[in-house]
Amino acid sequence: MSLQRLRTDFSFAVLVLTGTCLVVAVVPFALYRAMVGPVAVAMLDSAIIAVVLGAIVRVWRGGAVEPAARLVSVALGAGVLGTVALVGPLAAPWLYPYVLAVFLLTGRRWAIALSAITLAALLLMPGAYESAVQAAVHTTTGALSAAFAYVFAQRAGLQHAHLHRLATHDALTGALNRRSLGQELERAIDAARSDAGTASLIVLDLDRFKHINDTHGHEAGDRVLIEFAHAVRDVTRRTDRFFRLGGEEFLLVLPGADATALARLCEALRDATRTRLEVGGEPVTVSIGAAVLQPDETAREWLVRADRAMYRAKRAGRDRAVIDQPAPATG
Ligand SMILES: Nc1nc2c(ncn2[C@@H]2O[C@H](COP(=O)(O)OP(=O)(O)OP(=O)(O)O)[C@@H](O)[C@H]2O)c(=O)[nH]1
Repeated sequence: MSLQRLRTDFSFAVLVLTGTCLVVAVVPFALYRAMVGPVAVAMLDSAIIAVVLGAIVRVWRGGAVEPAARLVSVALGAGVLGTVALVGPLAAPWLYPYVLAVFLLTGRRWAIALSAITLAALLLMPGAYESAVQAAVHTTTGALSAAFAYVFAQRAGLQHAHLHRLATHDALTGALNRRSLGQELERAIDAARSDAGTASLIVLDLDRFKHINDTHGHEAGDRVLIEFAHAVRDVTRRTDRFFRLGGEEFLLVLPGADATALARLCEALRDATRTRLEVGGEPVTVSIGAAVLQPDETAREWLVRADRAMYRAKRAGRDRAVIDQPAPATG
């Protein structure tokens, strides 16, 4: 489970790998100081190792990564300052891996703040540097390391967000792809059940889309898909989740929407499609199937009911919405 998380959860992997490197690097120094002294440095090193290992174990067991990473960053900063206070300028170069580690571990604001505090504290600490020139060199190179780490963290953050979007969204319409559908359905079901609320699902399938492609070309078909996605976004709420299931089939997960809201939204979607979308002078239409979540229903059963309702709308002549009415409970 956690090995799988190591592959898929970026910040979890960064905490575990960075923390492991730091522990491997600090252990020999802790042993050396335990044998040669000062013992206070050995104790400080041991405390740092304990905090890092404790944080890794905590997140490995399912804890949140962010607070653990912040705790590690603060502990490492205290470790750098404490070691310099006890050992003197010899320990000042720990500043550099520290600056890199905080940019890897925490958000950019935290990393800037922690780096600045550590640099300033070292500058003000009596005996941290042997001369003003040494202080100037370490402060400048430390600040430069932080600046480069910032640039790297910013680029990596943008690329990560870009890759995440590519993996979770449909490139043509910007709707979510199937990847997170199961998770969103479970989330909507959990929210509905824990707040004694409700949730609804809508399956939307554009009508005679093959005909649009065959008659007006694939590009016209693509344009219709893009405009349809715009129209759907305009009539839905920000909290509604919009998916492209494939081809010309879409799905909406509507947390909190009851039967009345669902009926109103189905009509708004049908109307927006018919009035806003056209190709070759002809209106584009959509067939809609919908279902309000029932007590004890699974995500799969809910989805199947909405899907079947959409096929009923197709069979009834298209350009209409069918809301599934579950059979009344017997007994
Ligand atoms: N332009 C375009 N067409 C696509 C895309 N994905 C799937 N299609 C086309 O969508 C069409 C779907 O056709 P069908 O499943 O027969 O459905 P339909 O013609 O809409 O018929 P009904 O659903 O019964 O009204 C096929 O021609 C696919 O090639 C896409 O990304 N862009």
